[in-house]
Amino acid sequence: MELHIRYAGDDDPEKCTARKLAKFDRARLHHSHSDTPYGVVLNPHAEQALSPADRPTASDGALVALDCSWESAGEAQFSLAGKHRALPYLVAANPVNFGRPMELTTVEALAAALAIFDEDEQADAILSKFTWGETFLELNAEPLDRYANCADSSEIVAVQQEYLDR
Ligand SMILES: C[S@@+](CC[C@H](N)C(=O)[O-])C[C@H]1O[C@@H](n2cnc3c(N)ncnc32)[C@H](O)[C@@H]1O
Repeated sequence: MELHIRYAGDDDPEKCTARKLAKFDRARLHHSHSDTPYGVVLNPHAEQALSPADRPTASDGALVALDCSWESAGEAQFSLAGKHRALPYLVAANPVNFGRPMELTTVEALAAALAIFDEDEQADAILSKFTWGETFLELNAEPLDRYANCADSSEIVAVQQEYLDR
């Protein structure tokens, strides 16, 4: 699946997961909203949760993330063309936000979406570039497997509620 990242460039370049993905040719960076292709946009402010039903097809685009600092990741920043979706409950494995729910790095967010779309090989491949990448899949193995077996967003929200209630 094609991975595209709108790259704002306002975060620490040393820790930026988007730059590393681009360096290894795993994703394409775009320096403006207008250059970023239409797609399924991973947006934590979106009203609808991502589900397997959102899987992009060859004709309706790519998987898109916005790489910016969390300080600047307000709703207005996400004015990208596409279907906006929030990821359901998952926890971060990166050293900055380890164990915290929902605030994932760009590579974690893309890998989670790929796993929900049953693209496990590609999810493994992009995370393999990070020392903590495998830990992300281990920490979230059960929810990712359950989300991948949901039919639509309402089923995802029901499964997510079980984790939120714990
Ligand atoms: C705010 S940036 C931070 C990136 C960080 N600087 C890095 O190096 O990876 C993370 C991006 O991943 C996606 N993302 C993270 N958590 C998400 C969530 N819970 N739902 C949807 N998208 C999410 C969004 O595209 C978000 O803008």
